[in-house]
Amino acid sequence: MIFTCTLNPSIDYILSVNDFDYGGLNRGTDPSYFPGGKGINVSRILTRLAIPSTALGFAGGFTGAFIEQTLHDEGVDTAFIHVTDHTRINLKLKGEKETEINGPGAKLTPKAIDQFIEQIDQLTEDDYLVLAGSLPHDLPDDFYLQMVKQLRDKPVKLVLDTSSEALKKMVGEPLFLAKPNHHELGELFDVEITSKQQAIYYAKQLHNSGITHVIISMGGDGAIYLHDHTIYEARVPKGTVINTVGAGDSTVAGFLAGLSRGYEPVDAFRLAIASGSATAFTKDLAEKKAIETLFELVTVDVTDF
Ligand SMILES: Nc1ncnc2c1ncn2[C@@H]1O[C@H](COP(=O)(O)OP(=O)(O)OP(=O)(O)O)[C@@H](O)[C@H]1O
Ligand SMILES: O=P(O)(O)OC[C@@]1(O)O[C@H](CO)[C@@H](O)[C@@H]1O
Repeated sequence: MIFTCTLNPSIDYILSVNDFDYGGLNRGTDPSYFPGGKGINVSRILTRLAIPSTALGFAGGFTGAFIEQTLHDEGVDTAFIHVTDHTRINLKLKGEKETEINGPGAKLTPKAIDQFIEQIDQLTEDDYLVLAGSLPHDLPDDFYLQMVKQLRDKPVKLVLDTSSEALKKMVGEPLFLAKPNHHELGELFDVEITSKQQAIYYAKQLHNSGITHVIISMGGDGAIYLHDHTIYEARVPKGTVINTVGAGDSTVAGFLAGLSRGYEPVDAFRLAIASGSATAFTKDLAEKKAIETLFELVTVDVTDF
């Protein structure tokens, strides 16, 4: 079973604003509300691709209730720990540029944190656990690392999609998959990455540190994937970018869905790219049909190293 963990979920409130005036009264149009947070996005895409998963994390207040209800309506299984504080609302402004304002997240009680730790303890070696997104303030900076250590004795397949800071703490741990974008990869090694060749160089170092599958996304410039002495380089399909929020999460979901379908790594990677791009080309996360259509268009170059 795939478990996604969103410790800090959100309602993503998407609003179009023309000529945004900082400090002035702006009137938005075309509002939408989606259950958000990185792990939740992974679960939503998995569900659309008919791969079961359970979304874990903390949810509370009227916002948490909205997230849970919407996910259930979409057929996403959840097992959130309930808290009394409200889950955050993240504002995503669409104008000439995308501006995001992400809230700090709900307060957690020690009891809720203990309940979550007990829940994670039930996972077995047959499970995947996707650790994605920021941490609420009540959790220590190294909470993901603590979870990884907690799970060391049972080889749960750990997938990490967080900031470069969180990833840095995790280098050397036996992770199944990490998907930083090229900026995050650069931050990890304190360099600016401007080419695929450079991305491959640093991705190899990440792979050698014990991460079985390393995907580096580079927005519209393609993506690279390293696994088992093979480098896969993908071109992304062309299209009109509408909303990149959740594109990276969709990439992770597409890859896991490909593996769950029994695809070879190259095709799991193609499904990852198709899922990321299909989300970039639509307002909400991608639908299955769009993903399957793009899947046919993604081409990958394969070389050994
Ligand atoms: N301009 C684009 N054209 C086509 N596909 C794109 C574009 N931008 C992003 N994508 C798709 O989305 C995937 C993830 O994009 P990106 O590298 O921006 O990840 P990220 O920074 O983790 O994303 P997020 O915005 O979710 O944080 C890419 O691999 C690609 O498939
Ligand atoms: O504040 P975090 O946890 O880093 O990111 C949260 C978030 O921006 O990530 C998702 C897109 O990847 C959105 O659904 C959500 O609003």
